Amino acid sequence: MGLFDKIFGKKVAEQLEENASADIFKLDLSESEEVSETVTDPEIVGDEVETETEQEVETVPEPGLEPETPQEIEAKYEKSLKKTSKSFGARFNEFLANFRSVDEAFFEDLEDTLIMSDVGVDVATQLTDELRQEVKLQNAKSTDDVKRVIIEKMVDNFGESGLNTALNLQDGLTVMLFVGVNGVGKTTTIGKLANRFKTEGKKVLLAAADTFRAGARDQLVEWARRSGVDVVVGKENSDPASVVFDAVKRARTEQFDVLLIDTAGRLQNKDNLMKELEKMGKIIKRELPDAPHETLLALDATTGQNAISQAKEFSNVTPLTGIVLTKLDGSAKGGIILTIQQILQIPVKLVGLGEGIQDLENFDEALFVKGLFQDLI
Ligand SMILES: Nc1nc2c(ncn2[C@@H]2O[C@H](COP(=O)(O)OP(=O)(O)OP(=O)(O)O)[C@@H](O)[C@H]2O)c(=O)[nH]1
Repeated sequence: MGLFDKIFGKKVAEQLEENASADIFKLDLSESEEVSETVTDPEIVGDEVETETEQEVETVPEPGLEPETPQEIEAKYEKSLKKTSKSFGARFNEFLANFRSVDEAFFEDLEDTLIMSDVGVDVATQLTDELRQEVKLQNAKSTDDVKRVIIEKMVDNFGESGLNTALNLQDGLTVMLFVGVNGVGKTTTIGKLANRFKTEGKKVLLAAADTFRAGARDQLVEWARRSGVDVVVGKENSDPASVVFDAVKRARTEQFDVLLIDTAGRLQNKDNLMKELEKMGKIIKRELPDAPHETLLALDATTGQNAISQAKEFSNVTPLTGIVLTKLDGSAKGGIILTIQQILQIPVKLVGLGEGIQDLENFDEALFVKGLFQDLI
């Protein structure tokens, strides 16, 4: 049984209609007051630039967030994918409405529609070729039949990716490095993840290895405060690698469970970025040979195909273990997940579904697909 049948079964239309009316999207809890203690304990790293000890940030008690129920998570996916599904659905329905027969012109237009739907040229071509066969094989004649075959094929291709979307968490210290261009949502993702791990009872340390923008550092310190976790920061323009060194050392000696490292994403200077990430990687490995356990690239879902080029560029600079697709809630281009996994063979591991502290979810293939096609089936 393919992913399509597993997810949609036979009577999916009614079910989706019911779900669409449910509106239990969680309130943004970002204004909640939470405990946080910000500590830095930097040290001098060989001949590297010295970091500076930051002052303590005032702390406020955390009210504690209830874990979400599976129904709440599903509703969040559905709501976040509404825009994508609407534009996807509208384009497809319009395309199908214009056709009387399934001939070569139909497939050519289908390919164009897929390209316009942010599926990407390569995937669109491959999919159209496969669909030519499939439509024949299934003897699909009516618009509804063809529609079902198209969706079925897209979903099943996606389901066959075989990529592991789970975070690689260790029994001991897990080190995660976050990369991505400015503004895609790295810091926000780290803040949300810190809160998740803290809620699970883990000891969490953050590292502000973006030392080029004071704003970026302050933002991370604020997220640490909100989640009640510790953060290591460096002096402005200091060597990011020295912050990483301090953070890894501290995480090991004080037995933290998770270390989340925020980096600067200046892709315009690829050589520098590569050198910087290499240096960070070396420093991490010196202390922990099997780390980083995750190198996650944050991509902004609203940028569509641009996100794909960023993923290609970054994977040339450093090996990536996964992708965080942010701002899915504000995007009509969430369909790029299909392309990312198919073309780049990098699993999407986390999705950002809003700006609130709880608006980060593990990537769930079935919930994504259900949300994506909700306006089509
Ligand atoms: N709607 C929505 N907004 C998000 C999401 N993730 C991040 N944002 C917003 O995106 C903006 C940029 O996020 P940052 O976390 O500062 O991005 P960054 O990659 O760390 O940027 P730099 O610090 O400049 O490198 C902020 O306004 C966030 O609130 C999401 O999943 N949904």
